[in-house]
Amino acid sequence: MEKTSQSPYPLLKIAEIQGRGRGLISTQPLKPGQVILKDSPLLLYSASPLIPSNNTFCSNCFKIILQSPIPCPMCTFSAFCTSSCQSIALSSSHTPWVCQSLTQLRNILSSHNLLIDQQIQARFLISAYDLALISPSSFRVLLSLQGDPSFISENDALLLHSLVATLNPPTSEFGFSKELTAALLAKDKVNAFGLMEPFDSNKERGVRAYGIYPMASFFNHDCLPNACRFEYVDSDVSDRSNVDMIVRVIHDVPEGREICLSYFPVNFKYSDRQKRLKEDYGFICNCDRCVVEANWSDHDDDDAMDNEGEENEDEEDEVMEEEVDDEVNANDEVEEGDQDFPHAYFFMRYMCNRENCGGTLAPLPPSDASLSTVMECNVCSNLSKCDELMV
Ligand SMILES: C[S@@+](CC[C@H](N)C(=O)[O-])C[C@H]1O[C@@H](n2cnc3c(N)ncnc32)[C@H](O)[C@@H]1O
Repeated sequence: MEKTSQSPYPLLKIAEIQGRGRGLISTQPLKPGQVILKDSPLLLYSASPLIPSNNTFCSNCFKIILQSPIPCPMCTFSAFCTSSCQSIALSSSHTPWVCQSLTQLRNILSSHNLLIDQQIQARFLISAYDLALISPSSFRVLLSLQGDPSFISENDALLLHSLVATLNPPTSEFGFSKELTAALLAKDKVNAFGLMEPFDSNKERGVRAYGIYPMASFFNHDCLPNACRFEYVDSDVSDRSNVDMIVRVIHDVPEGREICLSYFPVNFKYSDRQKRLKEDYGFICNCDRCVVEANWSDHDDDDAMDNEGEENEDEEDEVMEEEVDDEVNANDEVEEGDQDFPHAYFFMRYMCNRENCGGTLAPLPPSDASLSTVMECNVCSNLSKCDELMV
């Protein structure tokens, strides 16, 4: 590790890490459950297709609307949970240009066949070009994030650029060009986090919105992460902090260690993890777990992972979202120290054992000097005593 630069977050430092670009390392020893990051999004956009429109969620904070919705004064497609959210949105995320553009795109859709993923990418581009005008400093941060435009299909970039061109994007100091559009799509591809719907064991967990977070974008991936993220999108707060990302360490972390998240549930099997990381993030993972599992035959893989369901063939290209796949199960019979499965301890201790969950457990934050023995699942929010897990 070398070339460290200043970080505004005291527990984390951005560092250049060989073969992985920039990453985040701990500036001091960290305790299990300790909150290391609370990050607010640079931009947020809906994960719903343009048609049918979904206004069950506030178009500003993405909280579910429980009371009478406050309508957008300009369109019938967007609504807000409070008049305060409405007024914030009208000068930020739902400006007249954004509102008109989304309406115009819906009209265009009757003659253009846009895939759902492309509709969501169009939403992202509208939010990003809006950000360029309303907050040039945030837009600069967005541009500084990693993302290689050659990683984006040229046809997709051209199609989306020509669509946005028909919307008369606002003139900002950053201009409007197909190169900029491709660069933005590339940033979105590797940095956007899915804000997930609450867990329901009977259905697949959908993505409600995507967010790009300035500091969380520096977390590299590890298939056995030492931290995990929590989100509380429907929490009862009035300041939009419900969309903040909270990252806690799972166990003790010494000073100077890289902090990594898993970009998907840790129960994915080796081949699926490698495929996802190559296709969506452009790298081959050489973490300790992958080095061990690379030597397993497919048969070993299936045995240890006890797949209950078929592999999901039509996986969507959604970024860093918590998908549930039938892979390693916390109840699988794996023994600590097992030669074939040396990571068994992680799964026994840090994987949620609730059916269809696949979440990661981290202790509640320590209070004063004492550590918590209550583990919280980052998917189903279940709380469990960690002594019980160890039995
Ligand atoms: C969200 S960014 C993480 C921060 C990034 N390294 C940077 O320099 O800004 C995701 C990208 O980081 C790189 N990356 C993340 N985890 C990695 C790993 N375990 N090994 C190699 N590259 C990794 C990949 O290029 C990936 O597309």
